[in-house]
Amino acid sequence: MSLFLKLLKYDIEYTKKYWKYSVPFYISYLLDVAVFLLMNYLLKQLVDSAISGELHNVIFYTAFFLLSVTSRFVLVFLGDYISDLYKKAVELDLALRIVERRVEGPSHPPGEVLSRVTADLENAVYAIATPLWLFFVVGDVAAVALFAYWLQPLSLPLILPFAALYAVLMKRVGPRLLDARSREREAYGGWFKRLKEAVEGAHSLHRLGLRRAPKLLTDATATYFAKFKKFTLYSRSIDYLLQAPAQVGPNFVFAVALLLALQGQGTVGDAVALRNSLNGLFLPIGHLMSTVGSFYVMASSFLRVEPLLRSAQPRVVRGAVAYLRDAVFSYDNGVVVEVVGEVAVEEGDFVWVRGPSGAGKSTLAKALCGLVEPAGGVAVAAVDCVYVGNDDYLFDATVYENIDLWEGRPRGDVEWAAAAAGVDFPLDKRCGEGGRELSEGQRQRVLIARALLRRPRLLVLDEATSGLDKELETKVLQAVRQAAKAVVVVSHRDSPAQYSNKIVEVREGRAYMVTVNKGVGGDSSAQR
Ligand SMILES: Nc1ncnc2c1ncn2[C@@H]1O[C@H](COP(=O)(O)OP(=O)(O)OP(=O)(O)O)[C@@H](O)[C@H]1O
Repeated sequence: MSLFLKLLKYDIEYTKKYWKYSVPFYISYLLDVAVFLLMNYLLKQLVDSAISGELHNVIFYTAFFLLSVTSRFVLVFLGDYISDLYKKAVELDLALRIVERRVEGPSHPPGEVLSRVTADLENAVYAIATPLWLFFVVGDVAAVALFAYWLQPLSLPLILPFAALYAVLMKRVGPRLLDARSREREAYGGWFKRLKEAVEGAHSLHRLGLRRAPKLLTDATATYFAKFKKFTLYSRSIDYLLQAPAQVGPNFVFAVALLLALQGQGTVGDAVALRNSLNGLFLPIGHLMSTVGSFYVMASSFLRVEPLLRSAQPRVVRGAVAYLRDAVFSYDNGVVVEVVGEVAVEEGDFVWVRGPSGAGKSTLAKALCGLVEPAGGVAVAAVDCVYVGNDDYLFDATVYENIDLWEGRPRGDVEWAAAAAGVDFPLDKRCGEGGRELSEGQRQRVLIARALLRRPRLLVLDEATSGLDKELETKVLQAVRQAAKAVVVVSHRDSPAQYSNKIVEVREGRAYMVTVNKGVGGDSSAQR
């Protein structure tokens, strides 16, 4: 789909959704065009009456001219105010849509999403609002052209070369500007990623006695600023180049029309009104293209935001139980782990995933919930699976809210989940941003309560009890075993051993399942 059609699709969608703002805006725009033409007609009459010394007419036209100027002022104010509301409503709606798409399937990293939201969203809204507006601009330009023709038929052939030059320049430089802007935004994205890392890592730097922004960030800042300087010089030059025909054209026609008036073709009033209205011919297009960004700059932002608006397509197969058969998992840096044979989790199972650090345990556990897709082999994720990891987020809200997540579940259920997860601190305690006002063990219990409340068929706990003491961990694991139909625990400790009927060994790039014979020497022993 061409860029214009894509923009038009969103424009129509939002024009309908926020019709309370869009319709009054378009009405005020049309009224403004009509009053603008009327104003120029009154100006012509005013100047001609003044030259002929008709005092009564001068007073009459002056009064109406001032009235039309005032009405335009009010109309423009209203139009701008309403369009600001419309654009902000669209911008906020787009932001919510982006968050919803990420909740559906977090396919884009948070840093990338945030950088696009902060840097591009406003521009993208301008781009989206452009197609329908262009139709009005074309109508506006046609009405002004007809009016100019009526005032002085020669004005049209005179202004045409300027309008053509303007259009050609626009067409030639526009796509280049789009490219330049894309490169500049890419550099901004790189810088923002470093900034985000520096902010997130600030506490670690502080702990190490490092009290300055890391070189990683200062270097990225210098690189980005250099690119920005180049881009701004380029886009500003183009901007001024484009302004030239819009500045020179109407004044050239004014001079010619004055000369013609002196020779008896038309009047001085015609010449003055012509200059004023021809400014109005370039103004709407100029306005659209000449803000620092220009249309192509806005469009490049739209192109960066648009992928974030698309729904993630879940390709993971889901089943009553979870299993991985000869599945291979990899990231950009290559294959991480390969499942040998089958790893299956059935109802009633308590599975312990163990192995050295970095072996691929989390990857495997996420795959059982359909959070990671295999590069090969078969992966069937469980329906109603909840994965709890140490990177799960707690909102700056109460413990209760962090468990319920504003779903309005029965209070009794929330209290049950909290008790089962060993939450022995007040439910109205605040967690702080990211849970920073809780200890690690408290954070983990809130996360487990949050999962239990959803009564998952399969509950995966990935090092989610590492901050609990042995006694509390045993209690929580026991509760979890009773609450979920199947449980997978990834742990370096051997606490899950007493409950496990299956163990998944992950080491040296391979994962395989072993069943457990209970009760041998009071402990469990594994058989391949
Ligand atoms: N999102 C990711 N992008 C790229 N590589 C990743 C990603 N997640 C994990 N890896 C890599 O995959 C490998 C396995 O990571 P994984 O977290 O699955 O291991 P793990 O056994 O759970 O480790 P640990 O016990 O230390 O938590 C590591 O080398 C890690 O660097």
